Amino acid sequence: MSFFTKLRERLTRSSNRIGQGLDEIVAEAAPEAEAPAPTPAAPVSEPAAVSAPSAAGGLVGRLFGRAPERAEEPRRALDDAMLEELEDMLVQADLGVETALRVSANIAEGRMGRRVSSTELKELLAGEIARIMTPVARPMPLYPKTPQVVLVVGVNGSGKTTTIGKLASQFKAAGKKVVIAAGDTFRAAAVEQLQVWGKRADVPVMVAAQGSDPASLAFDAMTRAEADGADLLLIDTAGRLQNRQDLMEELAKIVRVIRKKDPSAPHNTLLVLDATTGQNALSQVETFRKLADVSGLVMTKLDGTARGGVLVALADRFGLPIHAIGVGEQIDDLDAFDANDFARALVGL
Ligand SMILES: Nc1nc2c(ncn2[C@@H]2O[C@H](COP(=O)(O)OP(=O)(O)OP(=O)(O)O)[C@@H](O)[C@H]2O)c(=O)[nH]1
Repeated sequence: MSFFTKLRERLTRSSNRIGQGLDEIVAEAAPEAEAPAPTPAAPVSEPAAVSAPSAAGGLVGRLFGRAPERAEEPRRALDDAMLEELEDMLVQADLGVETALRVSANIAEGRMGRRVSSTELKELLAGEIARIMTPVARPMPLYPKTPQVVLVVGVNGSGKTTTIGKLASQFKAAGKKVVIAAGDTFRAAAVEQLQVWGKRADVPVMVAAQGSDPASLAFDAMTRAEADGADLLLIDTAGRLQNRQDLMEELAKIVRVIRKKDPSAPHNTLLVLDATTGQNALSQVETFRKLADVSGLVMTKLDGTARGGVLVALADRFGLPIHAIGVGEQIDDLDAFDANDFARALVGL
């Protein structure tokens, strides 16, 4: 199954909200607007089949080579009321107020009074979303310098461990030599989970005694990655936001220590965000940008939520590269982010 097919299938909770939302907005006023002008009674002598509207796709339609009969899509004239409904629906779909307003205004520009169908609206919306997201759709850059150090940050439960596991196995499959460091040394469960992923991906996982210093583990992992001639070192980190000062110091110390070995490290700092948190993802970006030098985003759990629109808000607000998205728990449920595919899947096209 292509990732786009998977994306479209798994994004249905979000795309239902948006796609059905558009259908409903158009349908709401459509019957009235669509009501045909009263047809004058046909003279009895005239052959009824020709003047009856249903004949167009029937015998006459076939005779004149028209397309097979297909119900005409409902349309609604774009007015202020409809625009407001569109804005509300996009806010509900987690695009955030600012983005929802701008996207709606762009769709309406030059189209007020025009009668639009839901499919046209979906195409227009997908176009607007793709326009916002194209500049940020960038795969994680790979550098010639090895080991390339990738620090992975994010709140607990956002999907860091799973993302590291998926990335490790995908890079491994692409011929890269990978080492993982289980830097959240406080959480035994997180370490165990990384070990499971490491086994699955056949990638070594460096661990340390519970509660030991993550920076010292990072240093050892760096030494191991260098000795092994690894291409990539993926470092998991703690995500306890309850004590930001501690977390900031912990992350800063990890960075300081690995810079002793390579002043240009870390080469990437990936922030992993959980789509099910909706608008909360925006404040997580703000927080983690203060804690670490975030270079790119990965959004997980787009499969389990109707709040996938938040990725549009993130792209619009921060302009940070979106490297990958997760749509499930399996190894191949993570893929590079493609703006057009995402936009079309999100609106249900
Ligand atoms: N449905 C779905 N579940 C996911 C996805 N990514 C991760 N998960 C699940 O989310 C849960 C949390 O993921 P973890 O990778 O453990 O998250 P973490 O940030 O490492 O969290 P801690 O281990 O608590 O620090 C796990 O049950 C994962 O299987 C995804 O894209 N889709």
